Amino acid sequence: MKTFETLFAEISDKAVTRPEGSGTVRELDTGVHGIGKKIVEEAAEVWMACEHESLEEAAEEISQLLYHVQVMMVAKGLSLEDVYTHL
Ligand SMILES: N=c1c2ncn([C@@H]3O[C@H](COP(=O)(O)OP(=O)(O)OP(=O)(O)O)[C@@H](O)[C@H]3O)c2ncn1[C@@H]1O[C@H](COP(=O)(O)O)[C@@H](O)[C@H]1O
Repeated sequence: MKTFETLFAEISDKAVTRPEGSGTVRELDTGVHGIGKKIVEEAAEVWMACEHESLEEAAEEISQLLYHVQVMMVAKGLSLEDVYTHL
């Protein structure tokens, strides 16, 4: 099963190797502004799913929010350690 750490490693690698057809590469190319919009959109979807949908749908929306937050971390050059130090 993928974890926060393994997904971060995969996204970091794609940012460097830029494989054809990667949604991550497309999203990175929209810059901090575009990624920020996706984070806000997914955060709202998490809220709505938690209020009105099933636990499984809420979990799926949460996974998508975590993904977009990771894309932002990569875009900004932040490491997992940079963030974990604040936990
Ligand atoms: N975990 C994710 C992930 N979560 C969310 N998303 C993206 O976020 C979007 C959210 O879907 P929604 O239905 O909420 O949004 P949407 O408006 O329909 O989608 P868009 O039209 O905005 O793309 C999805 O379409 C995906 O593009 C993800 N894209 C990729 N991953 C993982 O990231 C890794 C790298 O992916 P690629 O770069 O695409 O190879 C792989 O392990 C993937 O499984």
